Parts: sequence; C-alpha cells; structure tokens
Amino acid sequence: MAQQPLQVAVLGAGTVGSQVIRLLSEQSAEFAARAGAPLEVASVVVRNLDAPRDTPIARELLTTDATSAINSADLVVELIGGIEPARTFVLDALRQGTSVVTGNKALLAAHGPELYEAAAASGADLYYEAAVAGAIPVVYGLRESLAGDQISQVLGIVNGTTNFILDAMTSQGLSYGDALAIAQERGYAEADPTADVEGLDAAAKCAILASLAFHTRVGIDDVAVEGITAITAEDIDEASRSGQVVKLLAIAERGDNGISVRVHPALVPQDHPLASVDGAFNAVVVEGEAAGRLMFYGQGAGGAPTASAVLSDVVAAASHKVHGGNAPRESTYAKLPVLPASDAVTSFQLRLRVEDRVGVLAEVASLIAASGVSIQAVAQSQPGPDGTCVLTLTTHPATEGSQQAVISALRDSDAVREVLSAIRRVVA
Ligand SMILES: NC(=O)c1ccc[n+]([C@@H]2O[C@H](COP(=O)([O-])OP(=O)(O)OC[C@H]3O[C@@H](n4cnc5c(N)ncnc54)[C@H](O)[C@@H]3O)[C@@H](O)[C@H]2O)c1
Ligand SMILES: N[C@@H](CCO)C(=O)O
Ligand code: NA
Repeated sequence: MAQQPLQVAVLGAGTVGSQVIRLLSEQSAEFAARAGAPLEVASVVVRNLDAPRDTPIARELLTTDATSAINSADLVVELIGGIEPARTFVLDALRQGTSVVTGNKALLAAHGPELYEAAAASGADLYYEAAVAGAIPVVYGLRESLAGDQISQVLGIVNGTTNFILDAMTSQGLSYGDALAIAQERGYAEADPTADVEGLDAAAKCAILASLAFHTRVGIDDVAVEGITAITAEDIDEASRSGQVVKLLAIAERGDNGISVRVHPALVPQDHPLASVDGAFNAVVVEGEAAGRLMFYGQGAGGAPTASAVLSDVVAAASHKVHGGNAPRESTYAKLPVLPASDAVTSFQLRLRVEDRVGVLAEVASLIAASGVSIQAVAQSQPGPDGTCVLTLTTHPATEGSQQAVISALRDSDAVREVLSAIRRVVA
C-alpha cells in the first residue's frame, strides 16, 4: 500500500523557509522516494499573511496559528530564529512526539539540553544541520561520521556575514558598512546583524560544535567572544603586508585540564587552508586522533544552501517515521570542564607606536618578559617626522591571561605612545 503523505509544518517563510518550501515543491518526487513517503507542506506559519515573499506560497497554506499547525503536523521545520516563540513551538512539537528540524543555533546554544531531553522523552528526532555552517554537513560529520574518533581541536570560519565583510574589505577595499549592507541584501546576515559582527552567531555555533566534538554540554555562555567591530582597514592592510589575512575564528580545543571555547578575529597565514575561504563560504577544520586533519568546506549562509541542510534533515526524520529509527541522542558522557578564558593558550601580533630613542626596544622587551611571555619576532619601521616608529612584535604562545597582562603593561608604559593593535594569530 502507498505510504500516506507526511504533513510538514514550516514555521517562518523568510530567507531559508521560502527556499525550503520551493525545493520541497519542485522536487517532490525525489523527496517522496528518498523519505519513503510523500512530503506535503501542510501549513506555513507566518507573522503577516500579506507580507511579500521570495517564493510564491499558496495562500491556503499560510496561517498565523502556530499551535494548530504544530498539532496537526507529522514534522515541524522551525525557521523563525531567535529564542521565543521558537523555543515554545519546538518544545510543543517535541513533547507531542513530533520530530523537529531547525536552523536555529541561538536556540540550541541557549536551550539545547532542554530540547534534547524533550525529544528523548517522546521519541521524536531533533535535527539541526543548518544551524552550523549552512550547507556544510559538519553537524552530521561530528555527530555521526566522527563518533568513532577522539577530537582534539575544531577550528572554523562559521559566520558567512563576517567572512564576507572581512574578505570584501581585503580584496575589494569596501568599507565595513558597505560590505555589511551587501551581506544583508544577500540574506547571509541574521535578522539583527549585530549577532554576526559581535561574534555571537559564531559563538552559538562554536558551542554546538564543542558539545558534539567533546561529548560535553557547552552553552553560549561558556564561549569567550570577541567580534570584528574593532578590526580596522589598517589592520587588514597590515595583515596583507605580513602575508596574513584576518578571519573571525571559532575555536574549540581540548587540553589536559579541560576544553577552551572561543571566538575572536585572528591573523591566519596566507598558506593556511582557512586563509583562502572567501566570501560567505565557511570551513571547519577538525583534528581527530585517528582520522588526522579533516576539512569541511562550503557555503555557510544564504537561502538555498541552508535549505539544502534543512532538507537533508527533513529526509532523515521523515524516513525514520516511515521505516523506524531515531536521530542520535545528546552525548554528554565526557562532562569535560570548560576552562576560563584566561587559561586559553594564544599568541598575539602587537603593533606599537614607540619613541625612536635609545633603550626603547629593551624596555618593551623586558616589560613583556616580566609577564612571562616571550617574543618570537620583532620588526621596526623607519622613524616618522614626529620621532616615533612602529614596532611589530609577535609573541610565543602563552596563556591568554599572560598575553592580556602584557598588553595592559604596554598601554601603561611610558616607552609606548600607543598600542595600535593587538590581534591573536593562528600559529600552526
Ligand atoms: N539566512 C541564512 O543564511 C541562515 C543560515 C543558517 C541558519 N539560519 C537560521 O535559520 C533561521 C531563519 O533564518 P532566515 O535567514 O530565514 O531569517 P529571516 O529573518 O529571513 O526569516 C525568519 C522569518 O520568520 C518570521 N517570523 C518571525 N517570528 C515569527 C512568528 N512568531 N511566527 C511566524 N513567523 C515568524 C519572520 O517574519 C521572517 O519572515 C534562523 O534561526 C537563522 O539563524 C539562517
Ligand atoms: N548569519 C549567519 C547565517 C548562517 O548561519 C552567517 O552569516 O553565517
Ligand atoms: Na551545516
């Protein structure tokens, strides 16, 4: 007997939701074959029935009544974003045993355990491939493909908007504001783009990646975050001059005493695999004890690429409804401590404006040594007409706490007129 169609409720018909609806309708035969049953969009929950949409949606599918849509669905796709009402809608579905596919990293990074517990209690699936690095199957990669390995580090460019901005400032000389406006127009940015530029979107993704990689609950509040708003065009030019590029990185590392999770801009050498990740592309490098280094690369934002990830989850959840089976449950057995930000091991490139006089270099060097940090390299510019020159120093890896002590001491020192920039760098 032919399988009854599965009724899909899509919550939110914005950049991603509208592409999910378009692809489900254009490729309905493929989806039916892959899932084992036809997938029917039964309702599309919107805020405003008359708002203009990227994709035409049959008027009779549109509703503002989320509760009825959820109660009558076999599968719920949440693409509203933000915490409330998304959290309530997702929990309502999961508590009824209805599987949920979401792209909402903010929700997962703030309330993941609660959602996982609701899914486990009712036997529903919770899928969220689109929440991290758009189209790139990195959630599947960590949760399933690498479930047999010990991960030591995850290093990624996981925010398309900031990568697009930094790249456009570097390669096209665009201003920060113009580059952000283009990223918003193209549908890369969050509804409130401060989440992108302040690093919070990347931090949510970092928390999700760290939880999966280290089998430990890691939430957004565990992530030390610094966005790209302090990065100047001069920082970008200086980086190019020294054979580097500035990238916003999400870093999750396992050390002897726990894990370090952080997001910050970093100087990446031009020959590093992450340096050539341009535009809204994302990439995640994973170090596995047995697998060695893996790199996941692809489109990290945008309606259609993100819809691809959502739909892969829809097929998996639908196939479980038809054939049985479940998504992986939350894995938190390792319970590793999350280290304070000051215990992370970092390395900096510092640019200092100093007076061009005898003994300045020695003063700066001894001040740095006093904080227990050692200098790896130093270069001095030609003195300017004002009698100052610029010292560019790189420090050897040391704890973030010691590096910050160095920066404070330099700011307070009479030998240093100004700390022009202090940017962390990727060492290996
Ligand atoms: N755009 C991307 O590139 C991308 C990539 C990966 C993940 N995501 C995630 O996918 C989700 C959706 O992102 P988007 O870019 O499509 O956002 P969007 O702002 O374009 O769309 C969200 C839609 O939800 C609607 N909405 C808000 N509150 C609602 C409510 N209470 N009921 C019904 N509809 C409501 C809004 O009107 C809007 O149309 C977010 O969680 C986002 O973080 C987006
Ligand atoms: N705003 C996000 C969308 C993808 O999650 C980004 O720019 O990467
Ligand atoms: Na993904």
